[in-house]
Amino acid sequence: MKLLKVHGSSNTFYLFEALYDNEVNYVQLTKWLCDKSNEGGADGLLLVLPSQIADAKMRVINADGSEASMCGNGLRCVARYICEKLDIEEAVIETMHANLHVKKAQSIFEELPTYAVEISPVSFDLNTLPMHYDDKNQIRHENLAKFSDDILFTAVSVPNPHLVGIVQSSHIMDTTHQQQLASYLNGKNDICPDGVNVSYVYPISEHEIFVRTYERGVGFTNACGTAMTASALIANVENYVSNQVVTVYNPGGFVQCSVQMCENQYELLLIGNATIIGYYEVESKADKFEFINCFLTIEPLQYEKCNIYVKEKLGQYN
Ligand SMILES: N[C@H](CCC[C@H](N)C(=O)O)C(=O)O
Repeated sequence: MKLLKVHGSSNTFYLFEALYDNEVNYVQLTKWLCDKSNEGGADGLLLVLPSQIADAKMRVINADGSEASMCGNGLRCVARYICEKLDIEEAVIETMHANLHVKKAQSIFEELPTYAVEISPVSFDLNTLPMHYDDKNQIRHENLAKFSDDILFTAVSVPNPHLVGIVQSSHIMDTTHQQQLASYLNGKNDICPDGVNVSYVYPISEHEIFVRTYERGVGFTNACGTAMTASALIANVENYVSNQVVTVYNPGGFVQCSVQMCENQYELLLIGNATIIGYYEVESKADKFEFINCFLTIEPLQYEKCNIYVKEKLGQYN
């Protein structure tokens, strides 16, 4: 089996192009690949499959083996893979709930390979997460006594589930509260039965925010593309930022998110790097796996300059 190791904003994945949905035991493969003691691990597996209705189909398996409906950082990496394979500059990728437009974009930092991907559909209805909190149909920028007394939360699906809190910088520097809340909502609980990605957002300026995410099925990651886009949408709707394009910093770098409202629909774009870390060959025998070859690229060195830029600009939050 030939796999790529890729990252979007340092959210790291293996990418495997398969012909069939059940070619390998993807849950076992993902758990093995994502084990931190195994070549540094990863945050999940991106499956690229044939599609009858688009240029390709993407499935997302989290590190714990759970499947998600969407992955923004991963979609940028799949976009690059398909565009370079088909020698095109834009494509359509089938995902669990939508066929999403992706395209090669102007570099976001120096010469980084950069792609723009559509994030859709968007819903604030709690039944789309799902989430149950008293008799609420929506949670829009409000204090939730069961969670905190000083954080304003919004629940949104894009379409994977996100709980986003606007916080003071103290909750960015100290992750204890976020860790406790996210661990509870991703364990056995009556509020988020399928779990939820929990992000804390610190507004920096009229056009910049900082986002740290505890991802469902993974834990804290360097970045979560759908979470950063959801956070930019909420910061825009609640007037923390005034620009249509928001720069979203995260522990793994930064992305740009475009938030537009057209015909009463949100149109969200996530723009950021799609970096290839290396090419791996894996041998599999009866659900046992072994790396038999590996070729690393120099692209991570190129990305490191972006990380240094962010740390110099916002080191105090990382
Ligand atoms: N953990 C997420 C899936 C991966 C999303 C994230 N890596 C992104 O870039 O959007 C979930 O279970 O909904």
